[in-house]
Amino acid sequence: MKDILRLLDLFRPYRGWMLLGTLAAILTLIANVMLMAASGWFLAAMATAGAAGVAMNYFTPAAMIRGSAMLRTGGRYAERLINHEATFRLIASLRVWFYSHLEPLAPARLQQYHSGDLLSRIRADIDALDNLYVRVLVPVVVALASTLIFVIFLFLFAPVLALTGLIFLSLAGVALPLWSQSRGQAPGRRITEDESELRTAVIDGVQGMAELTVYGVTERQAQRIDDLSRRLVADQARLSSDHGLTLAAVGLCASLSLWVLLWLAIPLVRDGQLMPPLLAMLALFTLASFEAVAPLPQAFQLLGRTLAAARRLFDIVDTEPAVREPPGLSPQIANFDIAFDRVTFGYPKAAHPAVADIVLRIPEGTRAAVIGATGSGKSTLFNLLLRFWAPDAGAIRIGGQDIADFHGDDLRRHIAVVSQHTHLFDATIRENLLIANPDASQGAIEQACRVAQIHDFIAELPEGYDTWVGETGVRMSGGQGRRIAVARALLKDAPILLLDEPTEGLDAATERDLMQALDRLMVGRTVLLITHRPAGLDWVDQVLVLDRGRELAHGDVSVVPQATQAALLAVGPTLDASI
Ligand SMILES: Nc1ncnc2c1ncn2[C@@H]1O[C@H](COP(=O)(O)OP(=O)(O)OP(=O)(O)O)[C@@H](O)[C@H]1O
Repeated sequence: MKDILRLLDLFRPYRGWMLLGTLAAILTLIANVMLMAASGWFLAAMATAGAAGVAMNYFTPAAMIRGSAMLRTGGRYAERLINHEATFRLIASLRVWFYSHLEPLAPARLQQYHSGDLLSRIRADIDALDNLYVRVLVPVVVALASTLIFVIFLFLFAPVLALTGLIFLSLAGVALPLWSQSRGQAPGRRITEDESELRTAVIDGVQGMAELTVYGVTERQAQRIDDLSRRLVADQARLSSDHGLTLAAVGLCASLSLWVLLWLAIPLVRDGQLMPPLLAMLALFTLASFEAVAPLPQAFQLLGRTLAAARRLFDIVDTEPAVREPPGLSPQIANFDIAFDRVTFGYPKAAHPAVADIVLRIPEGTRAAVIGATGSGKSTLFNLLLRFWAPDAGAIRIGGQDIADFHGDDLRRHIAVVSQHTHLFDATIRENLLIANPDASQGAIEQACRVAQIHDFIAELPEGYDTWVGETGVRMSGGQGRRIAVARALLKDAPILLLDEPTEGLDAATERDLMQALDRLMVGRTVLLITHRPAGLDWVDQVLVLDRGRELAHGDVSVVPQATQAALLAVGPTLDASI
């Protein structure tokens, strides 16, 4: 119930649309029932008048029938139009609402979710929420309002007929939906979860196809996908057969209601308490009135699925961001000195802190390197400096200001990153470069690419800067991707530069070329480099050596051999062999 109320709260801005859509639906339904009832009465009255040889005014009932038919058609059109419009607006705003909660969680809190799962939430789960509006809310209100009107209408002829109508309408509109809801709850929840798992498995399988093929386990992955699909289809089949059953049951209720009404009303006609044409009218009225409750069993069957989807969205929306934005404006930065003051940080649920008691001061315009074995905490320092995570103790300052006082975006505007894992978007080279500076001119882009030594390569491509790089940049080599990252950093023109193993995995010649490009990029900036290789550190002003998150040595580049020697003695094989 709490989840439903929360959802209703999200629907609040669209209550005008919803009211309009519901009114249109009620009007359409009443027009349809009126059409049936008036036709029944008209035919029977004409027949009776004809048999008795008396004249009858057929203009009024004929006009009523025509009016009802027109109202029904117009009402149906308006109802579809309004409810679709409301649904699309609602879904669009739900996506924005979800995305606005998702964004502050990136990247720290989102690492526990697979991208396929997130995609499922943002697409399928949000789509499922419209069920609550179109398939539950509107039909329930329409059913309640019209049942009330129908029962009052029957009551005007005979209370016993009203009671019969109420009993059968309640059977179809309350008992069947409750049964359908209890049957649909478990499969509905499973369908939501399995759809997400299936999407995740398919994405994983496609992305890891090369590995699966190399290790000869494609069959195993295919089997997993097949099992999930079968489970999904079995649950969908169960829901469909239940839906068919409830449709038949609603039909049965309508027929039984008709028979009981005839059984009760025929004596009233015989006793002269009811005019004969009214019997035909009431019979058709009864049959038509079940249209009000017919959608309810399916509506309640879908409720389990809708609520499962809502809970998956609320799970994310309720997650606390790893870093809270400060309330006021970000401070002005006087200079770009960087200082780590006794910084300690541990990832959630980790047994040991990833970095402990780190002290590092990098004056503006100078270069520092953090060196250490795999897992020694180097990237963690970047994550803290970029404010993806916040330190548990100590502070990081830029120009003397604690970065905790900055809004993440304001802080990151001053920082460019060149990392070993440059993410290239499935777009053109130009678009990939423009993310660093959307206003950059073609001249500026080319200049940046020249410095990054990638312009000649791009210029030789048939489509030049309009070449599509493919998903995650598959059409670019590692070295080319790294140079694009350098060009991006140049275009961003930020005063602080973070280099994360920029030459890792490149051959000697490419490494040398890239180092030249980086050398030009670093001029005048405050630079922090992380690496696990002591080679090529001659151009930094200071080196911090980390071992398992703690400072092992700190000073100019000459501390490195001593420190690595000590580290080797202390931790042996945990240190990278190249140190
Ligand atoms: N997002 C995370 N969640 C939990 N633990 C993490 C996370 N990122 C890193 N760790 C852990 O924190 C420690 C430090 O990791 P970090 O990535 O900072 O090391 P690193 O020195 O950059 O390693 P590498 O050279 O391999 O990139 C490791 O033990 C790692 O397992």
